[in-house]
Amino acid sequence: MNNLGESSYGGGDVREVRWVGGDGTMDFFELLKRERKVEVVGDLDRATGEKDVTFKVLYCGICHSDLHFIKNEFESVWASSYPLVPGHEIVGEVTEVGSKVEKFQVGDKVGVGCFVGSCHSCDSCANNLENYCPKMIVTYGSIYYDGTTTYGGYSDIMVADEHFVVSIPDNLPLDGGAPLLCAGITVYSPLRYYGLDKPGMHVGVVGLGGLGHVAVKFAKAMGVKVTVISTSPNKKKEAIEHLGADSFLVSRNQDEMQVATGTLDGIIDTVSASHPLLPLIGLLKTNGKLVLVGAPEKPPVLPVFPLMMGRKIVGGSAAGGLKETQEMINFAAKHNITADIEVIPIDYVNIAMERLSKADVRYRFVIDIGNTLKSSS
Ligand SMILES: NC(=O)c1ccc[n+]([C@@H]2O[C@H](COP(=O)([O-])OP(=O)(O)OC[C@H]3O[C@@H](n4cnc5c(N)ncnc54)[C@H](O)[C@@H]3O)[C@@H](O)[C@H]2O)c1
Ligand SMILES: [Zn+2]
Ligand SMILES: [Zn+2]
Repeated sequence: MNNLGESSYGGGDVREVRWVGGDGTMDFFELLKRERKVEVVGDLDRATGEKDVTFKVLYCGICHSDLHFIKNEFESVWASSYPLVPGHEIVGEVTEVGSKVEKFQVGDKVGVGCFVGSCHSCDSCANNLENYCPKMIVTYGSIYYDGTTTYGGYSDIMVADEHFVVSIPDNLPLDGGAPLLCAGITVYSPLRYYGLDKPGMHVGVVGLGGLGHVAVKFAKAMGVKVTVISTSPNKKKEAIEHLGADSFLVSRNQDEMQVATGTLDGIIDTVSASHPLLPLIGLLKTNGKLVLVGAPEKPPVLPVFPLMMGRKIVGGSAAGGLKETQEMINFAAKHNITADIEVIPIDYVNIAMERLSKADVRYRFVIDIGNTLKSSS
């Protein structure tokens, strides 16, 4: 028995955890109320191929996208398939390498992020942007080259092609480092690509959750002045004193927003739910850039005139390629950047999901897989 009220794991041949009963039509919370458990299933991993790295998963972050996928909230663009084993902020230690693996050896600390395959021949792949490959294979819920379904990091073992594995530097803590594999690269990449990384620039970060709080840390390490824009005034003290933001705007406070009109070179918007873009566009200077990385279910209203009158742009960004992900990890290690985390055992995961849906986490849940999911191997 565990604190979910039903037996879910704790011995025997534990190799994977998956959500029970997901049929793509049921509401996740209905599911939780009825079943309130995760189920332990058998071995879902493939054998180590010649270019594969197999590693024991030690930590896995819980990204809000996991929650979107569990609830099938991206159905219109990207339907979830069940059973679903979430998790794409995965770190661990290599236990086996294939005969043609060049970059890794047994014992290395490694990480896997949002995707595990791509075509290697399109323009995006040729430019180290595997994340934009039309044939990109995401870490879970995708069909792998061999026709099997991919499963994510809420699992004790991962097998991945070495091309999609990054090396974790010795001085980067594995628990706080895990969320960088998705949250970190998702904010680092647009700061670089949209040129919002120049010392002295002024950048806004909207939504102080998992992505938002690491965006503040990366931007500050790049020498950028940072304003956090949030609906929660109670996050102000922490944003400034703990995360190092320079200023804080409460988005519902019209006076504060008015005073800040036209002050920002760019904004990284990490909000997970629908929200108006007009007030954010108003904060931008001429030529300012509003970059959307949050993934609300419903598309936003795009006000055209405020964009034209100031040559402003609204752009998007999703994760990052492998080369840049390694660069981001090395940058984080150099600047001592990790996520602020709440480490949880695997059997707390359903409660963590409920809390995440209410933004009740500072700032990322990380599952201690290594110590709380018993392996059969
Ligand atoms: N573009 C990508 O590649 C990528 C990668 C990872 C996550 N995401 C998406 O980014 C979003 C954020 O992910 P996260 O893991 O940081 O989530 P999170 O839950 O940790 O943070 C979301 C933040 O948005 C705030 N928020 C929620 N609803 C709001 C509203 N209506 N108005 C203002 N603020 C609101 C919350 O208070 C919270 O601070 C999710 O939609 C996730 O799916 C995108
Ligand atoms: Zn993610
Ligand atoms: Zn490709």
